[in-house]
Order: sequence, then C-alpha cells, then structure tokens
Amino acid sequence: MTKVIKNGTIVTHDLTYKADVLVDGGKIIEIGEGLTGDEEIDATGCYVMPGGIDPHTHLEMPFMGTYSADDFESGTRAALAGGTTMVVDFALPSPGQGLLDALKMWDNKSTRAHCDYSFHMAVTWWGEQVFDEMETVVKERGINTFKHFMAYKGALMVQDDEMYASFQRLAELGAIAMVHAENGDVVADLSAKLLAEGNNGPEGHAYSRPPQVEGEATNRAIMIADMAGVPLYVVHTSCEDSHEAIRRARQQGKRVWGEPLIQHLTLDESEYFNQDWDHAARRVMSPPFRNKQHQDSLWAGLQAGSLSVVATDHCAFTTDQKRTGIGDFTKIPNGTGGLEDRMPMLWTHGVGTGRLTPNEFVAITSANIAKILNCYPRKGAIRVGSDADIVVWDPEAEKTITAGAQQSAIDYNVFEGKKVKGLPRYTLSKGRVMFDTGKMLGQEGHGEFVKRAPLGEVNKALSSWKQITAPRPVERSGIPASGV
Ligand SMILES: NC(=O)NCCC(=O)O
Ligand SMILES: [Zn+2]
Ligand SMILES: [Zn+2]
Repeated sequence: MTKVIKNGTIVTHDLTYKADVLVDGGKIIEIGEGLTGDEEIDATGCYVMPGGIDPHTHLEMPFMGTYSADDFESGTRAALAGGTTMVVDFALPSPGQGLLDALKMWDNKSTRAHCDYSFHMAVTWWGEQVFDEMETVVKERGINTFKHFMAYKGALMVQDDEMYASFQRLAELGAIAMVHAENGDVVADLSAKLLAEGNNGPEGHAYSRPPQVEGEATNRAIMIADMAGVPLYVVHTSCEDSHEAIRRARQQGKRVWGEPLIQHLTLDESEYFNQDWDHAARRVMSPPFRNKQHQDSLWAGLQAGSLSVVATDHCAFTTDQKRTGIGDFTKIPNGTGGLEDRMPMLWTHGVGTGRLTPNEFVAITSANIAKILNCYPRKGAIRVGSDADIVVWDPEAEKTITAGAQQSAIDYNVFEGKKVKGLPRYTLSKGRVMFDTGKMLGQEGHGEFVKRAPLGEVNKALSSWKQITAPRPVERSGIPASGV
C-alpha cells in the first residue's frame, strides 16, 4: 500500500520546494510532481518536513527516589502529537551496575514506543567493567554517545579523572562524549548553605545553580574533551556563560555542540518566584530557567550557528512527586516535560517572530542532530531512501496549550495557557499516520531501536588532526632518541 503526500511544500534544512512525496514500506520512494498512490494525504497550505528528533528524554527514569511519570508509551505518544518522530533516551546504570545490564532494562521499557528511538549510554561510575563494556555498547549495540553528569553529587556525578579516562576511551572507539555541565561540588555547597539560612522553597533550587556553575563546568568539559581528542555535546545549555564557552571553543576549531531546551528559550526565572509552591516546584529542573539576557543569548546562538539543536530533556513528574520536596528544595525531583510542545513552541517563538527561517527550524529540530548522531539521512531528511518519518506542518493552525488536552501522563503543563501558531496536521512514523488533525492514531510497539554506527565524519577528522598534531620526540644528531 503506497501513500502519497500531495500539494505540500517540502522544507528540509537546505531546500524549500513544491513536490509530492510517495511512501512505501516505511520509506520515501519518490519525490516529484503529479505523483499518485493507493492513499492520498492532503498537504495543501502545509510544509512537509522531516519529523522532529528529540535527542534528550528521560522516560520512566529512576531518579531522586522515584520514576519520571511518562514512560515510552505516553512519552512517544506526546512526541508524535507534537510532530516528533524519534526520541533518544538515556540508559542509566545505577552505581556499580554494568552498562549492558542497564541497557537490558531500557530495552524492556522501550518495547511500548509508538515511534522510533535510540539510546545514549550514561557513564555514572568508572571501572574496568565500564571500560570493557563500552566497546560492546558501541560496536554491537549501535550506541555512539555517552553522557557524563558533572552534577548530582553523591548520585550520578563523575569526577574529572573518571571523565578524562572515559573521554579517552570514547576517542579510541570513535564515539561522542556528552556532558550535563554543572559544577556539582559548588551546587552541593550552595544548597546546604541556602537550606541552613532558611531558603527551602523551590526558588532555592535556582539560587543554588547560578550560571557560573554551568559556565565553569562547560569550560572544564571542553578542555578535557580537547585533551582527550573526543567530540563533545553539551546538553541543556541554558545560559550565556555556557554558550560563550561553546562559541569560543567552536571558533578555535574544537568539535563542540550546544543543545538549548525549548523551556530555557521560552520560560524564565520569574516562574520560581510564583506565590504558588506547586507552580514553582513544577518548573524545578537543572539547570534552572534563566533571565531574559540568557534567553537572548540562546536565540542568537541558534541564529548564528554556535548552538546546534533544540531538545526538551523531557523528564516529567506529577505534582504529588514534586511535593516530596516541601520544606527542602533539594528533594524536589528535577525535571520538566515538553515533548508535545517543543516543535509548536519553537515554530511560534522562532519562525513566527522571524528569529528562525523554516529551514533553520528543520536544521535545529531534526537534521543537525541526525548528522551528529550519525543517522542522517535515514532520519532528518526528506529524500528517496530515507525513513518516512514526516510531519505535515500547518503554519496557520493554532491552539492554546493546556494539560487537559495533552498526551503526557502528568497533571500540569509548564507551558499552560501559551498560544501557539504552527502545528502538525499529520505525523507519520515510518509511513504510518500516527497523528491526524488532533487525533492520536498511535500504535504501541510500532517504534524500533535505531542503531548508530561509530566513527562519524567528525570523529574521523578529529582523530586525523590529533594524530598529525600529536607530541613527537625531536630527532637530535648524535643523541639516540631512547637516551641509550
Ligand atoms: N534536567 C533535569 O532537571 N532532569 C533530568 C535529568 C538531567 O538531565 O539532568
Ligand atoms: Zn542533565
Ligand atoms: Zn536530561
């Protein structure tokens, strides 16, 4: 059964043109004018774009004594309703647990996914077992990205020596290092001080994580990655201090990418000063929301290309879960939702305001990350041979975001009341219509794991450069190099 998407305008990261798209067996098989198929999808007035890829989610994640409330079922349903057709979640070993063992747990959870997905591997401790298993994770499991938490002291945080050892191993294996860049020692110290002074409300969370803790850690990770010779991806870049470090590194030719979140781009720190404890606590995440100057810096980075990807870090907790932290902000589970809202909010505040072009929108929601993760052009493209993960985007459709109408399992939405203009009319996952003008048609288990090979072009280029510029002994006449 073929399907043809007719009368739309194709928008990819580099091109905009009118053409029909013919789909069969989950793939795009033809692009051109006047195409016919067994079934027709009308895209009149719409853009036909690669489905969004959200490279940063935590579905059913064990964290801070509980589990994030959206699992792969509700999370990927939310993704599709918002035009996202692939999510990348973090497989998280508990301290002492092997990487392969943790991956088995993520394999089990993800069987319910409605759309395709992949995993990043988290390095939460260091030892011979982790070193050894990294090779299997990369070469057999098809995971080429490894995250390191520089925060969450006493839980997920790794030390600099561990990070350096891990980064060197990743360079060897042709993989990419990722960091949650916040100085966990300083955060722990500031948190204790704030609590002792009676600052125990959700605003204390923001006070405990000023932009400097993020800027310092970002700089440190960049330098460690440079010394190890590994490309670096900085997740949830929230402020100028971190962006500045990334921008400078990129100007120096270092292979570093920054990922702002839709929450940091559109919500600010005033949320934490709300009189309603629940309102403020529901927005507690790390890093916290920042002021307008930091937001402007992130938007400018997306426009200038110093920041590469917009994600959500979807890690949703119910109000009841958040209430664990009444009287002690350090116990409020960290995380917010956003999977269903990322694309409409970014279109509205990016393309709708002239900050972004539609092509730039595709680049930062889909194509750039597909290239970084080494799954382009299978994902992130409208091309013959690509997966038919497609969003038919209606730039005139409008709605007001409200928790009552969302797919996510939680009881609120941090974007509640925001008006958006620009919504998916249809979302297709591997050729199957999963979302049709407001109606969810998902199918549990339709999603499959996407393997991603190591040694992408950036890794190859960086390792050639590192080899050419590696320290070498100076040959001196009359003195043998060995010193004998
Ligand atoms: N970001 C956040 O607050 N929660 C999810 C875990 C993480 O990415 O740090
Ligand atoms: Zn993080
Ligand atoms: Zn995260």
